[in-house]
Amino acid sequence: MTHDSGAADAWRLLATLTAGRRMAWLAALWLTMVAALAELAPFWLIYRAIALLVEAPQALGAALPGLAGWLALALVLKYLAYGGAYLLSHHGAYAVMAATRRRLAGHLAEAPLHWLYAQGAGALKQSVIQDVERMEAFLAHHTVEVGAAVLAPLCAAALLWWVDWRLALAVLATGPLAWLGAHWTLRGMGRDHDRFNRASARLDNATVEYVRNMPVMKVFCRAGEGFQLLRRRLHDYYRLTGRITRRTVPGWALFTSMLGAHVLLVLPLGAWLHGRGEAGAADVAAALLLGAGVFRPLLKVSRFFMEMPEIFAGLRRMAPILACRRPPRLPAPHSPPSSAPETLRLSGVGFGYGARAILADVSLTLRPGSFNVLVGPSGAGKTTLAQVVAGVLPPLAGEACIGGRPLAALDDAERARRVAFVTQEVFLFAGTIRDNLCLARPPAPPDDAALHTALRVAQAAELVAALPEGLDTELRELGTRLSGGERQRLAVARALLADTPLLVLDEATAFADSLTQRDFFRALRETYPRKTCLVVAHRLYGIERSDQVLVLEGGRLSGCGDHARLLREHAWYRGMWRCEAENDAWALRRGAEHGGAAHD
Ligand SMILES: Nc1ncnc2c1ncn2[C@@H]1O[C@H](COP(=O)(O)OP(=O)(O)OP(=O)(O)O)[C@@H](O)[C@H]1O
Repeated sequence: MTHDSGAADAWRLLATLTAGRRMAWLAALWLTMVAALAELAPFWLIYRAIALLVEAPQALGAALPGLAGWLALALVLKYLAYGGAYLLSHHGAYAVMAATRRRLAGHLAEAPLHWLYAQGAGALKQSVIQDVERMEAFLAHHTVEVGAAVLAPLCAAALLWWVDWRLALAVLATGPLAWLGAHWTLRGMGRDHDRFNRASARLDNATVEYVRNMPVMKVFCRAGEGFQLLRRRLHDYYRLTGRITRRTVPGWALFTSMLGAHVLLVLPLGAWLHGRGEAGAADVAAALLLGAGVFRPLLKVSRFFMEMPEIFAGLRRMAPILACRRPPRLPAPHSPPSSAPETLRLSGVGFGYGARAILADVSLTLRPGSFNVLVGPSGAGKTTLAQVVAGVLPPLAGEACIGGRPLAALDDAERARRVAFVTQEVFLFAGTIRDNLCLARPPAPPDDAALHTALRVAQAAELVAALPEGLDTELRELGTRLSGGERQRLAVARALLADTPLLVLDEATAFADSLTQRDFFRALRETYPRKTCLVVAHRLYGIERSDQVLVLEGGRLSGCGDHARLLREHAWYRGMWRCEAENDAWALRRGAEHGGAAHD
């Protein structure tokens, strides 16, 4: 995308987002015009006073109270008009910001989960929080200030034109001259601006990485080395800001001093016209006074030109989110009740990230009420496959169906009624544990008995009982009050409460040692015998009784069957099993030697 088409796209998006509030800005601009006219009143009154002083000095005393009254009225009018304009622009800005955030949230709610994962939480937060915040500067301030910067010179020019068109031209000439001078000294700054943005993004990343990695670097006594990258980035950043400052300061100084340089043109011209009897002293004085203030608002709006690239960049970042639509659903002939037992079937499923294939030709069947475990080496694609089974990732080849219907044909509500999914990354919200658990079953919250059953199966009953207020204990944002394992257990309990026929757990037993994992599997099967389960597991202990074990290697299913069969026929599985059996035997021996249970 070129710079220009990017700016045009950003303007179009801004126009769409502000469409419902145009009247507010039009009214604000009208009030700005009134304020700009009121701002001219003192100059007009001074002009009248000088004219009286020159032409009829004896009448000036009688006229002064009237002139002062008009001056006071003009000041009040200017105050009211600017106040009204800013009020309208701020109201409009905050309404547009709120509506934009609602729109972004609505599109994010519709966006496919795999797209959300690909964006990353940081980028989405930047769009919804910072990029929307940046619009405030433009909508609330720049609209009025740019309006004033354009209208004030126009009104002043009209007044001066009426006084003497030659003096008016002399005053107005300084504006384009100042602009040309600044433009010439600041040429090529667009590239520096892009470099500055890149340098600040790199500095941000280096700072975040430095702060995040500090504990690790301290542990290895490498804090100094960890600072090297940040030091380099800081050096690049300051070198660039130094260069930009050296380039902008002369241009800026030239611009501001030329805006006030009208005296150099108006004074000789005024003296010459006065000498020829073509302009009065009051005319020359009015041109000198008006000229001093005519371009002052331009200084205010210079901020506008500096901030616009950032505001546009923010709008361009929002565009993909606002373009996000709920994926089209495939035709669904009928909608069986969610509690009906349904077979999940994958046929020839393939998936990849970019050009890299992760899953190839995966076919499997999860029978209703069966307990299935997915194992395999790290990086084999287990999480990816679990996401396909949960309907979170649409397969790029083949088909994933539940009850004969493609998972892709289900809308979010239908999918959520059929599948509960616990990811490796657990999300708990600020609120009580009860709130977090009940989230799984709107609108009728489960009773305490159901809550306690789910907590018992998820091995979280003791954990909740030990908390000061049990189920009503408040969690901080993201459940930070709890350890990773504790959060995982609560997430499993929440998924159990969802009462879906299919449950997919991705490494949800990472919290558990081998014996706890076995207890968890047993409790899960006994308490929820009708649930179809797919559990991604790293440890094999406790999976002997599962109906089906699936072994994934390099994105392909290399084994499928019960434990005994895989032990006979699958080399990787047999090796893993032996290795774990030895480890567990060793751990049990150590536990016995220390006179206590090795596992709690
Ligand atoms: N969002 C993503 N973008 C690009 N590549 C990805 C993404 N997610 C996973 N991968 C890659 O896909 C491959 C399979 O990842 P996946 O997490 O499915 O494996 P896994 O078997 O669950 O691994 P582990 O047991 O270590 O958790 C990995 O090589 C990983 O780097």
